Amino acid sequence: MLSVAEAQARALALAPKMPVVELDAAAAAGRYLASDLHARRTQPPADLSAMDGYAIVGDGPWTVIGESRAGAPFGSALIDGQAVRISTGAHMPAGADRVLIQENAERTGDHLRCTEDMPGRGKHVRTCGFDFSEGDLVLGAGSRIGAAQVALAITAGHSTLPVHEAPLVAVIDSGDELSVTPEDCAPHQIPASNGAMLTTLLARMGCRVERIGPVPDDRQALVDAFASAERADFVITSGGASVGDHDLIRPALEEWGASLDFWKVAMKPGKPLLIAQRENQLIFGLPGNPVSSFVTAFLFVLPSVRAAMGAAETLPRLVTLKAGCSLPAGGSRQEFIRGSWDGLSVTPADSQDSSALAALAASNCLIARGIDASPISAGEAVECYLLENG
Ligand SMILES: Nc1nc2c(c(=O)[nH]1)N[C@H]1C(S)=C(S)[C@@H](COP(=O)(O)OP(=O)(O)OC[C@H]3O[C@@H](n4cnc5c(N)ncnc54)[C@H](O)[C@@H]3O)O[C@H]1N2
Ligand code: MOO
Repeated sequence: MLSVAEAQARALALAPKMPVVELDAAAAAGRYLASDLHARRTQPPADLSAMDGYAIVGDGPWTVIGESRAGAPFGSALIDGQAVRISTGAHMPAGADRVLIQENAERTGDHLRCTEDMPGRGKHVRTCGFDFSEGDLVLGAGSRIGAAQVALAITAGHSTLPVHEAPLVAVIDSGDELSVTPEDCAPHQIPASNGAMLTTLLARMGCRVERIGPVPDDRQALVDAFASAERADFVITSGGASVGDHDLIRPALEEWGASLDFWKVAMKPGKPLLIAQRENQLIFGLPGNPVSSFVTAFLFVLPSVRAAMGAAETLPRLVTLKAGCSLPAGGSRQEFIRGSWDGLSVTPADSQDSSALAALAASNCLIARGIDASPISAGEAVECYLLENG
């Protein structure tokens, strides 16, 4: 059985590489930069006022000889004893090196004096290029593009950004017991929830998702389902990954022409996870239990999708939190305990069954417990993954 780290390394190494496209900066939000981004301009492009008031030269009093507004700079240089009215973001006129804010000024006609302590040299002035200068590296390849990065790229002179295309992901529900209509679910059935759950996780990352199934527990039906996913970059199944007589994912994958990379990981939940490949397609066979599907998607599928999209940081980040209660020793598989973090400490959910959806939905983190980890007492540190869960 592979360790979680070994299986993650395989999931990242086998991720298909998506082609690069150029998107409008705002449309690139949620993607990852395909190459380093350098500034095409300097910001600020000149010394600017940071406040509304007066650009001044000398110790005062001053004569106000004009105005510098954002978008309409004052044209000439000031000499000692002169001031111009200035607004936030306006160019500092030549000769002026500080701003007297209007709250500290008294103006009578063109006559201006300071009513408080004099501003020091450079006060309330944003110097040319303090944010970045033309040619500076502003965002590295693999950076995630969010709202702040969109604004930075545009300010650096880029209306479009090179990003990797979002993968097409085929999500296949499989199992004879699955019903597509939750309102009309016979006693021998359960609603097919995994496909919708996985689609939610993938769509949040910008993937295009194609839903297939539910496919019955029939080898040929599964092979046909795989064949219909021929165009997908990733194929994700849930269910039928284990050892039962009706767990047909592995044989169906082989018949379709995919080759198994690994099956089974030393983790709980999620042990029967498998990965296979067919040409450039990467296939994840997730265990059917809903919590196992969620945890393996979080730890393997989403990182692999990030790798395909060119992310510099692919694996979820571990954070150290304080345990709200004692935790027993770890077992022979790495364990991912569903828990709640209230801002002070983290507490495991009551049910750790791998089908317990109510406990999963009430959780906002996974407590990661290593193989044979020592028991810990309340108040001690535990490593956790924070979940964007709801
Ligand atoms: N003898 C053994 N039995 C099992 C083992 C084992 O090692 N030896 N492993 C167990 C573990 S761990 C897991 S996890 C499950 C995984 O089994 P499968 O991946 O084969 O999943 P299924 O048997 O098809 O289904 C399990 C469970 O999940 C429900 N399910 C399946 N698909 C969906 C879906 N799309 N939406 C909602 N729920 C779904 C299904 O109805 C079952 O209740 O195997 C253990 N058994
Ligand atoms: O490992 Mo299974 O995923 O416990 O339910």
